[in-house]
Amino acid sequence: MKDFVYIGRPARVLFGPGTLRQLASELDRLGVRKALVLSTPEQRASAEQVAGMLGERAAGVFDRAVMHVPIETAREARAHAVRLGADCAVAVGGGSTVGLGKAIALDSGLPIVAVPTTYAGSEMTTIYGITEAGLKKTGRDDRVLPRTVIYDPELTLGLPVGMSITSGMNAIAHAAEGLYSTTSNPIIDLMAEEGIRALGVALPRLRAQPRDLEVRGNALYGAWLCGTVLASVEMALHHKLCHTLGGSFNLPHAETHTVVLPHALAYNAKAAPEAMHRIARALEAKSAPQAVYDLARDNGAPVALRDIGMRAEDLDRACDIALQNQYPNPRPLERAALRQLLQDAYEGKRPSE
Ligand SMILES: NC(=O)C1=CN([C@@H]2O[C@H](COP(=O)(O)OP(=O)(O)OC[C@H]3O[C@@H](n4cnc5c(N)ncnc54)[C@H](O)[C@@H]3O)[C@@H](O)[C@H]2O)C=CC1
Ligand SMILES: O=C(O)/C=C\C(=O)CC(=O)O
Repeated sequence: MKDFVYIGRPARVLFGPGTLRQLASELDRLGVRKALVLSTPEQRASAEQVAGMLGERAAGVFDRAVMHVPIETAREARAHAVRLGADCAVAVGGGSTVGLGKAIALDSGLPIVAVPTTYAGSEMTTIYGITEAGLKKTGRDDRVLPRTVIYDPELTLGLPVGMSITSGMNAIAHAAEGLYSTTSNPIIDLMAEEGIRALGVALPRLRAQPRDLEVRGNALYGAWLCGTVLASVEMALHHKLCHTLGGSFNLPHAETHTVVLPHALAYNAKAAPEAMHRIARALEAKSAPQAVYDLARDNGAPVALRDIGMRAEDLDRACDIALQNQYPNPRPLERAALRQLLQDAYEGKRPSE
């Protein structure tokens, strides 16, 4: 076994249907009095329900979370929290809402309680992203890690099936890249394989029975594990490519992860055989790239970049941007191979092995 560093992060997790009802006592544990509840405009009703549960301990609802956290929104939310005398924030939603909470925590130190409603995994990480003047800056900072995470599958029952599948694929991407990370370790590898297995079983079931609480719980469990992998080890080619495609070409986050993952795995397959073996084993398949492609396609998710807003004439530029910074990846970044990866993802080809 190689030498390794393992870092355990101290979030408190409540898991199970109905756990949201313990929110007020969780605020007591944190020693806070008033919470600003955060959401997207689409999830305002859920945020109001949470504020209703808190009664006088709710300072108010801020419902302007949007993808990629514009700095103006973060400043507005911070100012709102100060005006209302909030001493903590409760983020009810997916990666965008948790991301807004993190932006508030980054310079105010306000404790965040996360109530995730997608499978993106941001609630488990110290990674934040803020967009200023059209540029998204990401970083890692312990201050943004939510203090408490409440995984209540009841809140995910309304996540549309299409979004559930792509969000689940986003989670699988964290675990898959974690398995070949240069900073991987045996403990996180266990979580990664189990996270992929749990989602590989849950996603087809969830498509058939989106309102089945047990299936939703299994998907959240997988997402939790995959988010922990993202938090714990460095990501590689797949995440960098998705960052480029999302940031520079405005492609949707979870769908982009869904389309690119089989091709990023195919690119790395020969250089990371043990990771491929574990991904394939978790999905009860022979080939990791083919198994993630099939999981997406068979569950109605997009498999081609051209179907999610990418233009053929932008592929060269995407390749150039992706090559600008070299970063650790099992297989070195080679222009011709990377350009082919993008072409295959654009066309939605099933990996050949
Ligand atoms: N910092 C980190 O560690 C991570 C950050 N992210 C960031 O998170 C963002 C993407 O987050 P996602 O969760 O994919 O999407 P999202 O948070 O943008 O949500 C997508 C849409 O689904 C709606 N929605 C969410 N949960 C719902 C539910 N249960 N029922 C009905 N509607 C629901 C939202 O209101 C929104 O309209 C990106 O900006 C990405 O960069 C993603 C993963 C990790
Ligand atoms: O790309 C991901 O799924 C993981 C991290 C982020 O999205 C960070 C961010 O850009 O907000």
